[in-house]
Amino acid sequence: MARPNLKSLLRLSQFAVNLNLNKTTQLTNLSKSLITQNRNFSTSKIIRQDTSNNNAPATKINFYVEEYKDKGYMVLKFNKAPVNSLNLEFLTELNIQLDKIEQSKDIKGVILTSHLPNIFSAGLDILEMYQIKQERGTQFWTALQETWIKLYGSNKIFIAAINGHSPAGGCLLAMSCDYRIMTKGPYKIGLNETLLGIKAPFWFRDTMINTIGYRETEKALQLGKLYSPEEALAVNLVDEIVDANVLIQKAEEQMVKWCSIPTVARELTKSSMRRDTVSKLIAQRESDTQSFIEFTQRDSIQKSLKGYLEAMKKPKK
Ligand SMILES: CCCCC/C=C\C/C=C\CCC/C=C/C(=O)SCCNC(=O)CCNC(=O)[C@H](O)C(C)(C)COP(=O)(O)OP(=O)(O)OC[C@H]1O[C@@H](n2cnc3c(N)ncnc32)[C@H](O)[C@@H]1OP(=O)(O)O
Repeated sequence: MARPNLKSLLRLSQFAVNLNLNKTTQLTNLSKSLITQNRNFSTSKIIRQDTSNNNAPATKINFYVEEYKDKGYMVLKFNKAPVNSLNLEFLTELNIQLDKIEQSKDIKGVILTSHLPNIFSAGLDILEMYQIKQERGTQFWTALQETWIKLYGSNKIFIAAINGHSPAGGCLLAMSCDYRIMTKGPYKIGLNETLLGIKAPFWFRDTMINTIGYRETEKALQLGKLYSPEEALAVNLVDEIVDANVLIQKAEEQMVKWCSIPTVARELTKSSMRRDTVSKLIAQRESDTQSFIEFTQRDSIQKSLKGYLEAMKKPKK
């Protein structure tokens, strides 16, 4: 597709609310989630019903999991082609993974990365906001809140190995980790919501404040800034930038270091740093969801989404 998103976001954010898409995109319900796990390698499978062909449900592997129980950590790789966009099915499955991780006695930490080249995550799936029924929207937003609460509030060590673009919700996932290493290259990371004509939710904002500080967040959010790896390093949005071929190796080196810290002391310290931020969303989950539903159901937002989707679908030149 033409890439309006990063290159022409400013133009897009203002653009036409008058486009007429004839196509109606409907998301199907999650039917079932199957998780298979072996000792050292596992995949998480999701079966999805496709209304266009109900006789042939597609099987997708949304995550690859490599467990190194002897070393006390695992690598969780997103694998939802083409861009690891966060939809209800993906988030539901991720939440199951996060629950398993939290309950595991063998796993102290997780390296979060993507199996897909050049992309960590494109953030929220735009289709989850376009022409959705209230019930689906509520499930989607609740699942997203759940993911963030589990990830940002986890006792475990999370290291993000960011191997490509990471805008908006992708940046939120990365910021929710304890340490971030990003691949050098033509990639962008940041909360670019204002360029889409929307305000980042308060818990996105608070996570960024906790990561890069108030003043930088104030600028970043208003400008919808998408940082290059070098710029991200300069403001501590990421902690290291490395060549792609050593990304996982560097993440593993960090993981070994973090795993060597006395666990209870580290966990208590992490919790003391993050508890208040997490509690704030927990106290406001319902109203936050209501705001999302109310906002996405506005005609003006639906028209913008329609235009955004159409622009994303334009053929590559
Ligand atoms: C516009 C108004 C928005 C209004 C929203 C309304 C309400 C929301 C209320 C609250 C939510 C607030 C918080 C929001 C957080 C978010 O995360 S919003 C999502 C923001 N993310 C983006 O805008 C990213 C868009 N994508 C890109 O910039 C690029 O795709 C890329 C990540 C840089 C990767 O580029 P490239 O490798 O060149 O891949 P393509 O651009 O060709 O894309 C491949 C296919 O993937 C589809 N796609 C890309 N991103 C998304 C996405 N976020 N959701 C769904 N689908 C996506 C793209 O259409 C391509 O599909 P086709 O192959 O053409 O079918």
